[in-house]
Amino acid sequence: MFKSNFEKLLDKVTSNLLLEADWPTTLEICDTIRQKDVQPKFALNAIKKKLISPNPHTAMYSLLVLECCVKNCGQLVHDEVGTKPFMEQIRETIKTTPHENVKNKLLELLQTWAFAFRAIPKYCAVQDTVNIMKAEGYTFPALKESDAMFSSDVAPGWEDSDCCHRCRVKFGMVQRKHHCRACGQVFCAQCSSRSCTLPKFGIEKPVRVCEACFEKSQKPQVN
Ligand SMILES: O=P(O)(O)O[C@@H]1[C@H](O)[C@H](OP(=O)(O)O)[C@@H](O)[C@H](O)[C@H]1O
Repeated sequence: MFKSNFEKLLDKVTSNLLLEADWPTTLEICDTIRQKDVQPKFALNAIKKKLISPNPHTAMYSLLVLECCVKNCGQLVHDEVGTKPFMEQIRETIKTTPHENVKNKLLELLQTWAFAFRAIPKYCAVQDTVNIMKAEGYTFPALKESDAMFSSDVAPGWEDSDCCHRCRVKFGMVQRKHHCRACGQVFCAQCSSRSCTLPKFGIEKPVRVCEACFEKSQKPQVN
């Protein structure tokens, strides 16, 4: 049966033969999501399947992958994790998992995410879930605010317009739209003919960028 690169990596980092977490491969999984090699929804469903594994190691390692994805993949993953359906599945897993350490880690993650998303109304399902579970008598571990700092450096969403963001030519049947992966703006072919990698967004393959973002990518990074 064909397995995507993502699935092979996920099998590898959740193997019950591992003696400790395989962080390099876990970060590689985050990169496949950030590079959009795999759809976030598909990735999270695959992780959730591992989470309900009867094997305690597989379940726990999948939880570390989930934690890493939320920390490193930004809105791509937050838009899935912060939904009511995802939260209901987390709640169900906390209630049903036979693994005590998985249950405790899930409670810790829920609380961390609720704190990290406290100012983002669209992810209110997370805080709601914490409130419901507290009302049901679950006790949450002490919050470590440092855990709630996420590096959400992901490529920006794509803008739309009826003309090129740079030369203002109107789009139509001949003049097609193209998007710069660095700024997310929409351009004609001539103004977005360049490509480059975008390491700051975890994109290691050359992707389409506009002239301005290409020029910026050629300048030495002043850190
Ligand atoms: O091929 P089209 O039917 O014009 O569709 C466009 C291409 O898919 C572009 O991909 P690209 O940026 O990789 O070129 C995308 O940026 C545009 O939003 C789409 O409208």
